[in-house]
Amino acid sequence: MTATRERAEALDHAGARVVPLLRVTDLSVSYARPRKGTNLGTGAALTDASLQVRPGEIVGIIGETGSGKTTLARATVGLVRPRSGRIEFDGQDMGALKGRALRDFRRSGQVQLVFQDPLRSLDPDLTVAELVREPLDIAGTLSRAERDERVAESLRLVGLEPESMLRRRPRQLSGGQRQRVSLARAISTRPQLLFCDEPVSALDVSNRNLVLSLLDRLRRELDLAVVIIAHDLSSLAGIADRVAVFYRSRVVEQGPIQDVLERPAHPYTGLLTAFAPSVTHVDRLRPDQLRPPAGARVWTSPEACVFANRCRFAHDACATQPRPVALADEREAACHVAGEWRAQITETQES
Ligand SMILES: Nc1ncnc2c1ncn2[C@@H]1O[C@H](COP(=O)(O)OP(=O)(O)OP(=O)(O)O)[C@@H](O)[C@H]1O
Repeated sequence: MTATRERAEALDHAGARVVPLLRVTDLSVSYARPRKGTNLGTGAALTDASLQVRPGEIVGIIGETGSGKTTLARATVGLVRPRSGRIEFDGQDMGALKGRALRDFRRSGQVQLVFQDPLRSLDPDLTVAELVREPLDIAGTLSRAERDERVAESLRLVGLEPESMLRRRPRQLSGGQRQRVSLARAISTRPQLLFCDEPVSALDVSNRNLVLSLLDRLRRELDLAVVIIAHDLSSLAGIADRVAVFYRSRVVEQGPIQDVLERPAHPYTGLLTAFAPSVTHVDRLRPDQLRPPAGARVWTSPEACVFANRCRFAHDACATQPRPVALADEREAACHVAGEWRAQITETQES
């Protein structure tokens, strides 16, 4: 039985798909030479990260700069080799793909990346027609006429009129149009999974909302799973089904987005929601309730929890990095006080 068939047959009684399209387990990635200015001296870009993405689902990845978000996307498409851990895509162990098999997988365009800055990622010398057709030329599975048809169809799917777009070059497009061309290019191979790295950070507010609702429409129309990498929670709040929170190379919390926003289990997520009050209306937190007081203990051991120095609730147990633990269905957090710190805030308020 093919992996796709297995996936299709693994439906529960309610019709929900239970087998993930992407399953990342305990993934660690180190770059040979840390980048200049990096805050991670060891070069560890990702440490024991686990994450799943189901078909047709939108998963948000949030975290500050350098926390490993892009590295996860690059490892999934085979652009960087993990140090340890496992990546399975559509039932296939990606680590087992070597040489030609890996090249063929990448050429097939089943997983596509959309980069943050379309002006830099789109070749300025190519026309829109050439840009959108390029992944199809690389995949090499369609005839010339079918490719032309697919290019036009992909442009229409992202809300661009092919007739007026095909001959333009990136500099002749607005920022929003360039982002749509990047998306049309990425979906031209009809991928099963799309990684969008900061897809809206370079856009103004109205274009942001348009591109986000476009991603939502594409996932429904193409049954596409989408991973949206973002710096700010607000761009994920109305669109993602689930969210994974990264902090210094680790996944510190994940779960259904509404749940995570309303009841963050990790103090770092709490801090993120405190800085984005518009995304949660339940039990709103303030940054000062979460920050360590002046003179708080300084954690210097590399074994300590990565968040300890910014955490008001750090205590002796935090001398070791916690493993993620399941809190509820689909909900987990890597924090020694995951279930307790909120009560500490309430007690302080009441006393
Ligand atoms: N090619 C590379 N060579 C060396 N170090 C790298 C390389 N790419 C990323 N890093 C380092 O790996 C860590 C994780 O980087 P990554 O780009 O995955 O973070 P990110 O969360 O996507 O950041 P941003 O939000 O700024 O894009 C950082 O410390 C970064 O400096």
